[in-house]
Amino acid sequence: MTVYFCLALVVTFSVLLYFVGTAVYNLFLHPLAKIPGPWLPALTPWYEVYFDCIVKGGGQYPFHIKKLHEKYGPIIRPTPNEVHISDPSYLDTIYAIRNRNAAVAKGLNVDSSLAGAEDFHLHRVRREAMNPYFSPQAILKLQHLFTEKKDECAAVLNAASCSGIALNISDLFFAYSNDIVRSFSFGSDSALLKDLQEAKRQRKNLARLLTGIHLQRHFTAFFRFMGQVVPLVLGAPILPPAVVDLIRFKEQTGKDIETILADKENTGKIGHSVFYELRDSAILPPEEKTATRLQDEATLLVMAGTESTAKSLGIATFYILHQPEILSKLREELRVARLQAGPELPLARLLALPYLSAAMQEANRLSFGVTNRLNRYSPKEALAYTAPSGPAKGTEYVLPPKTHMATLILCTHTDESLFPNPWRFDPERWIASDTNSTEEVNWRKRCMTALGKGHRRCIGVNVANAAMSLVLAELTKFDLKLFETDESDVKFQFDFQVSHARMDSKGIQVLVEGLHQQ
Ligand code: HEM
Repeated sequence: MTVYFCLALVVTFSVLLYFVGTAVYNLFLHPLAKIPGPWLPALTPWYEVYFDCIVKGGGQYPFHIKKLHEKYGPIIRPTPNEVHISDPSYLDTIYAIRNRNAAVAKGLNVDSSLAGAEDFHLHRVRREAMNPYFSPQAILKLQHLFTEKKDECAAVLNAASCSGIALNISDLFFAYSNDIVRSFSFGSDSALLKDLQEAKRQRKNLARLLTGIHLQRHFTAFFRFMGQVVPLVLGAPILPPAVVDLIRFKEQTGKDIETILADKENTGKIGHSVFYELRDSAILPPEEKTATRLQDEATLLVMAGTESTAKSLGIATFYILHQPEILSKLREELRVARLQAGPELPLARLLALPYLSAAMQEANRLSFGVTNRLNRYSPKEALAYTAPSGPAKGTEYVLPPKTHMATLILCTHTDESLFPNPWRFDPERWIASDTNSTEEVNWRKRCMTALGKGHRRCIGVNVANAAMSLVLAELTKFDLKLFETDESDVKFQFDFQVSHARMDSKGIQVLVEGLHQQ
């Protein structure tokens, strides 16, 4: 008895000592101890967990961080080992060539993907192998693929025309983006555009899955353990439909990859399938071409390519219909271009239209890209930051090597000094004019981080631009009316890795009233 009591005492004392020691270290001895901010996030990572998983059902930390900056100035400490800097002039330093923490990839269970490469050397190898298939030239060569899918969208709109039944355009965009990215990746798609009910199911399941991303990220080991153990104990997994869907999706992706790896005779898919190319890549070493790694890469590609593109398209469509003056300007720009180049504008021509590009840019800005912190760190180099404003104005802070640092896209894209009236959808802010100097516009473009920045900038940017410009131009040919949809169906209210609008949103719905008569 006495032995057990003594043991319990020693354990209790050790645990207490550990907690007190960690607290004292984090608050007073840590190299970041002098960074401004409240003491609780400096003390414990549970502060972040609280805002990520509990407040309003989760996904609130970015909004809270923004508030902390209003009080404490441009640099704060959102977790014990991390700084957050809300200062556009420091973006280039953060996004320089550095390591990036791989928490994002862990949350999505794609550890060995491009986004999962923590070390910048490893990232460079993976990225160099993929870059050529995402270049503007490569995408222009695939114009037929995009046009085919855009025509399928037009067929859906025509079919819905004058039916009086609302079309859920969020489902349509999800199907469109998914079909494109799958064709582009594997040389064959899942024909979601032909089955919008299935697209709806997958879209909702993905959204549900993403609502659990913070739990996955904070308790990765637990969820992975449960994923392994529960099926062994019960013979079958008891998992929510969204997770079952992810497992199915990963299995399907795995099969697609295995088919490609086994298809030794066929190299003829070149130019049409990223994964045929990666399989035969001279850049990637053999350990980077295993089925498991390529499966992670494919999962990331399809998820990132589908969700983000569909979201930006939804935002663009909502505001274009909500603010008729924007629709009129778009139609006028397209009318003039069609007079010059014919009714079917080639992709290169569409991409060069200033107002359409500005509307797309603005939709990306309000999509906020990846809404969580995308931390960078230098393994060996210390950095310095001098606060240009706030209570600690003029103070220089030294950030030792390995300090994780980030700027939330929310903070940059709602910075009033960069984007006046930031929640307003205003394509004009991207176009130089009498009231908008070229310098201002260029500075905005440099600070636009919806697609990331620097060497880890979104690899799919040209895919997204092609997909968006073609379908938006097509939409203007129809008279569409928003149906039971308002701004709360598109506005960023929850951070689940990507922005989420209100929880009970059905998506964007429209009535198709027919073809627009010029
Ligand atoms: C409008 C649509 C899109 C948005 C807003 C978007 C946004 C982003 C952002 C913010 C990043 C993170 C960059 C970072 O780590 O700092 C990213 C990375 C990535 N995106 Fe996109 N994306 C879009 C479309 C696409 C498409 C269509 C694809 C694929 C075809 C794609 C594939 C990827 C991949 C693979 C990465 C990881 C890149 C790397 O770590 O080097 N994205 N994207």
